[in-house]
Amino acid sequence: MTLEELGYTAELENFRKEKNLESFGVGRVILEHKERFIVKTIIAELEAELLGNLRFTANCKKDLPAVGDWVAISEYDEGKALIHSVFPRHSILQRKAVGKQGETQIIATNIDVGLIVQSVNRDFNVNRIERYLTICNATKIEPIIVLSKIDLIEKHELEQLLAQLNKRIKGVLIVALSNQSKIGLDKIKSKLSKGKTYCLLGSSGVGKSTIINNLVGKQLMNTGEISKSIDRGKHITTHRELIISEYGILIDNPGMREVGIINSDEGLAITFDTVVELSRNCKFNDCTHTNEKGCAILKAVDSGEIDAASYDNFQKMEREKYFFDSSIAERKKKDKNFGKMIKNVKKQRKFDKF
Ligand SMILES: Nc1nc2c(ncn2[C@@H]2O[C@H](COP(=O)(O)OP(=O)(O)OP(=O)(O)O)[C@@H](O)[C@H]2O)c(=O)[nH]1
Ligand SMILES: [Zn+2]
Repeated sequence: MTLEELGYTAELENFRKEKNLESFGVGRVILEHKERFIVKTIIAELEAELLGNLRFTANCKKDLPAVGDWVAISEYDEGKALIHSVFPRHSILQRKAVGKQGETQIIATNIDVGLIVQSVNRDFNVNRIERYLTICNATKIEPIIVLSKIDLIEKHELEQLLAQLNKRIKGVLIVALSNQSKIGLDKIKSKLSKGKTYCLLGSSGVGKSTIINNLVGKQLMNTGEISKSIDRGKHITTHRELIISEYGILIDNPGMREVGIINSDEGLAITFDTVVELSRNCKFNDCTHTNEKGCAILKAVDSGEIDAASYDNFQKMEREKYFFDSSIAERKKKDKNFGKMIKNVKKQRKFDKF
């Protein structure tokens, strides 16, 4: 395997030279668990830890390595390494951390394409697809929508779902496939290429791990099938993992229940380009687009130029973004006050010494 097959690029190599990191090894984080990492190099998979300094200078979790990151490492023992620095990321896929106000969670980094997987039987939900599109568009990740398990519905039902999708989402490739009959797998294969990084996104049980197994051609990932011999119930993916295949680098993800929107102005602007464009053209500067006569948005909803459900979804995500931004501001204020308090305490201590 070459570094390029692992996703290495000329930009990364330039960075390495610029920062005089040539004496270090270079590898990619393929697994992360509680600040312990597996880093893949062209010859080995190493268990890696952060260099103390790196943890110390990190301002937040975002500065620490995540799955998909390129890192400079030094090996100190058989199979063991220290991570010295994280290379700049060309994309960061992130969402709102579940249950935490104003905090983000990195899903993975250095992704080229996001495969948004939904199964057509129970999981199909255009609002949720728009959410995934928004987090991809926020960081210039090209999205592809994958509708799985099409063997479970009739052809005309699939056509209905596709019509629903096409009404709301323009300009995004949609691939319908079945892991069972293998219909559509060739199409997805034709869209993937070696050296590019793909992240599979979607709810639990939609078939992400099965798609990877089918692409790799072997049972690499455990899937949701109940194992008869051990009968331990269903397997679900519990961690992110990066797999290298002839169809590129594939990142499997645990199923996500929530895809909270963070400060992703650009993500919303790209996903809902017509809405955003129209609101710019609305003749009222302070329009709430709710009941104003002559409002461009309301007119477009009326005429069907923009889909009413899509517009509702956009507004919901806008509100989320707003709350996220304001909770960040709140935290910053708190942190500042906390900083002041610490300073005062230190001052006081100094004072007490004399
Ligand atoms: N009928 C049908 N079943 C499928 C298809 N793809 C996957 N399945 C089944 O759906 C179940 C879940 O598949 P997984 O691949 O484990 O789903 P996942 O998205 O990886 O789920 P998590 O790991 O929990 O996130 C398994 O029993 C698969 O065999 C398909 O195209 N058709
Ligand atoms: Zn308006």
